[in-house]
Amino acid sequence: MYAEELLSVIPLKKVIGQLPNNIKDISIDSRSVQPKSLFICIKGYTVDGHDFAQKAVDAGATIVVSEKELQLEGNVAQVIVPDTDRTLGLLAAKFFEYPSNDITMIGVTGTNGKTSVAGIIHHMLVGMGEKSALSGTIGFNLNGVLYESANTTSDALNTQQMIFRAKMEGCRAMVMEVSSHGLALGRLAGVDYDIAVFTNLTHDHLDFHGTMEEYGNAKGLLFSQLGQDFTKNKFAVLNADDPWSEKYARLTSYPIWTYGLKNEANFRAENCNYEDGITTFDMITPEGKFPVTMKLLGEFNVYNILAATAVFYGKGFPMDAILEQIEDLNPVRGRMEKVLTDLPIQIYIDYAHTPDAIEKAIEAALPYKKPGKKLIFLVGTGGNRDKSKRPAMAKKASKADYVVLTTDDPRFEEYDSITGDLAKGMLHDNYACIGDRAEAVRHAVAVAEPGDIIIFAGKGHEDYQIIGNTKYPHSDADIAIKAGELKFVK
Ligand SMILES: CC(=O)N[C@H]1[C@@H](OP(=O)(O)OP(=O)(O)OC[C@H]2O[C@@H](n3ccc(=O)[nH]c3=O)[C@H](O)[C@@H]2O)O[C@H](CO)[C@@H](O)[C@@H]1O[C@H](C)C(=O)N[C@@H](C)C(=O)N[C@H](CCC(=O)O)C(=O)O
Ligand SMILES: Nc1ncnc2c1ncn2[C@@H]1O[C@H](COP(=O)(O)OP(=O)(O)OP(=O)(O)O)[C@@H](O)[C@H]1O
Repeated sequence: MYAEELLSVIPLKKVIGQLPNNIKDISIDSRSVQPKSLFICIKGYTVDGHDFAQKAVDAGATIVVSEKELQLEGNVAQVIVPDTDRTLGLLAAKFFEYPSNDITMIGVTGTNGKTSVAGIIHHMLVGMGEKSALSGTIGFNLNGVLYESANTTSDALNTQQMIFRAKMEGCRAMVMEVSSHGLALGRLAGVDYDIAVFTNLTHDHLDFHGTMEEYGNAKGLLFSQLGQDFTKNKFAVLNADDPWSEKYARLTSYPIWTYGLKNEANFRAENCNYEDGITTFDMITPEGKFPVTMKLLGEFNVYNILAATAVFYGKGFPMDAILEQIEDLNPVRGRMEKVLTDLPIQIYIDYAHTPDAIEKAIEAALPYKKPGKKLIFLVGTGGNRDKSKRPAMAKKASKADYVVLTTDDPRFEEYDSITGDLAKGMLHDNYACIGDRAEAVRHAVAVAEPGDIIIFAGKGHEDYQIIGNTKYPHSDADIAIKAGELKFVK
């Protein structure tokens, strides 16, 4: 792209030196700079991108965009702007030619259920023959190929690049998990959403947002980001049982579809029944009542399915096609996913790491508990992140008969500090604190008797543990199966 054309989107700038004619790439990371590219210096939490500008030039950057004049050696022009974060969004969207305008963009936000709802929508789209891309905690899924990503919602550059790749690969839609960090930090700048979905808002991430009010306001940005272009068929899907939905409805002028189990809503469920690994319920829709049978477990998944149904109905799909897809769905990876084993115990892998998700995961498993048998719940939490939620997590975990308190990614925090905070919330004494997660998993299996259920929460799809700065391989399922075979298989 012509450098002058690219830079035309930045209204306030000072150019030092001779601009090159063309720019072949944009980068925010000196370690992946290509020749003839534009490097933008982003001030991070740990380091400042301005300190890597010379490295970027050495790697071939011919324009550096920064917030101050830098002493750079080499064939490079500098563009000084007041705010590189804001500039990044403008440049990235321009460089990739506003790809979100050309495909249906579906954003899913909320404390819990983003991965589940986004995954469900994506799989239903694919099942209906629509090419769709998916981005979120599990990575970037482009036509079945999964690319890793560091964040649930990637930085503004990577976001535009993913949408561009989806468009170039012929996707008609892209489903994105939208985190509150992503919204608050402008990672979604320039994304033209068509459909915005809200799951729920409960305690999480207060280390970053400070208060629930701020956290809720950050999520609201998704709904205002729908914009005001009434020539487009846009809409929002809101959870009628969550009080934040009323506020979000006021943030957009587009039509609203609501769903829920308790309050009046366009899509509701009645007569929910959970038996033998199958969930059944009656779905009440604007077109009447339909019986639903699905393999997804728990009431929270009934909410997730109602949200997905509202998305498809709002897009104009007929109810029979929607229901056919729901019956075919498999559990989302690592979300109340049953581990298939010959062991005489039931093992579930789950990603619950908030008080509300823990409560929902335990409630989902209780209907499968046999009289006189135990529900064992292993729960961990991350080090150096929101500590205020820890006692509340253990309080909810107390609903299980036996609880193992451990870590998920301890990072730089001592095991005892994490499990000690969790233990403050326990409501009964049937629990153990074991910071080493592998040992904790083995302990959960050791206390299990035939017929018991164990839920390993907090790691879900992840196959690693971050200790210090290092990612170590870790799989709750593999460790549990090995321990179970030693204990139960003669
Ligand atoms: C606290 C936080 O949000 N950090 C994010 C931030 O990292 P950072 O500020 O530390 O960035 P940095 O590493 O200091 O780098 C600053 C700049 O220098 C550049 N750099 C750095 C090193 C170098 O050699 N050369 C170089 O050019 C970097 O590319 C970057 O442009 O920018 C990175 C790139 O965009 C993110 O990956 C990183 O997310 C970290 C991994 C993270 O854990 N974030 C969490 C808090 C988060 O965002 N979570 C949400 C919610 C998840 C949920 O719902 O549960 C999410 O969306 O993931
Ligand atoms: N609608 C829901 N309401 C409450 N809890 C839910 C809901 N859907 C899933 N959960 C629970 O929350 C856990 C995390 O679900 P999911 O990964 O879909 O949420 P998320 O919002 O993507 O979380 P994260 O951003 O941390 O990945 C699940 O393993 C399940 O226990």
